[in-house]
Amino acid sequence: MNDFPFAVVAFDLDGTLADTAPDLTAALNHALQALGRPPVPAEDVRHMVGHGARALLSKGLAATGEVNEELIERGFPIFLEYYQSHIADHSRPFEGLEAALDALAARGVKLAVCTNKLEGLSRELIDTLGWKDRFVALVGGDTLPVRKPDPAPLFAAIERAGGGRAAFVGDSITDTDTAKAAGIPCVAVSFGFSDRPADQLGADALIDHFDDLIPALERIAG
Ligand SMILES: O=C(O)COP(=O)(O)O
Ligand SMILES: [Mg+2]
Repeated sequence: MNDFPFAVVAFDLDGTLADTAPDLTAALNHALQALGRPPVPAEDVRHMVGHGARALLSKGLAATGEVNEELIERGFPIFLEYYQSHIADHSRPFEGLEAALDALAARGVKLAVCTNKLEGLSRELIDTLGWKDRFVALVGGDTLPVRKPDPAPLFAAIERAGGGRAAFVGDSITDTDTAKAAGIPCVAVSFGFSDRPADQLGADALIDHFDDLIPALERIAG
């Protein structure tokens, strides 16, 4: 029986469930190097994630010189091939995440992922981190014709997780915009990959650690 105010909790992936910045940085810098560009520091990459892999490459190119479609077309497969084979070399769950997911699952909550990462890469990352059985639904950046901040992927993730009252947990303005467009309450994490201070994301609650997730969800449920 579900004694929790939400039937479904959906999560963003990069910067919310896992700190994927080291592997994304390595893959981006591998592609940049192949295009004759200098590397970008990991700290900068943390502010470039959240709009999908092509956007990441485009931002990496912009940080190191000119950007055009031809460079993105050339670099994208190089990025993907490298990232796919190093998907979780250094990517790790954020502290307290797994305990929080266990606690939600124990209360009958269905867990979903709604990310702008390509669905195939997301699945691979989730499997490699040993989370296959934790999430009943996954909607990636290429699952539907539109992606976050369009609300459709979030609606789809919730629906595929069984539907009902839902909340979303994310780390970037893309996530809070998505939740607002969907009319779904949103928790932001302060330890993710935001391009602005987390208290400026406009979330219904802000957490600094996953130990605070369940109390935050209970609070925003009213
Ligand atoms: O930019 C990406 O690749 C995806 O990022 P997200 O999981 O934060 O949506
Ligand atoms: Mg994110």
